[in-house]
Amino acid sequence: AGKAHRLSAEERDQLLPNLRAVGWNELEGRDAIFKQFHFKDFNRAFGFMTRVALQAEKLDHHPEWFNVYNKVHITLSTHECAGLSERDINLASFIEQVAVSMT
Ligand SMILES: C[C@H](O)[C@H](O)[C@H]1CNC2=NC(N)=NC(=O)C2=N1
Repeated sequence: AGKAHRLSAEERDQLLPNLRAVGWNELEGRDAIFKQFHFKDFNRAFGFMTRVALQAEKLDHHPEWFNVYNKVHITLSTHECAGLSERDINLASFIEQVAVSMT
């Protein structure tokens, strides 16, 4: 993988609308994206987290997340470029696929 770069305004205009449409939003005060997930129960939430964790390890790109029972809050950002990169977009897209299959 090459070096991550912060997405330009043009790249954001191109890449973010799809994610925004399914509930991802840019944080204020930090260059990152955030979404809250709700599942039926803890078992679904943790199953979701397990699948995301395995992919995150494979991609060497990891979520910041918080779980209580059936809720999972996720923040994605790239340390290497101190902001939002294509890696976050790719991980968010994978997370969406998993979430759909767990709902
Ligand atoms: C050393 C290791 O490759 C890096 O720390 C990776 C690991 N996981 C990561 N995860 C995220 N979200 N951002 C990073 O910049 C990052 N960097």
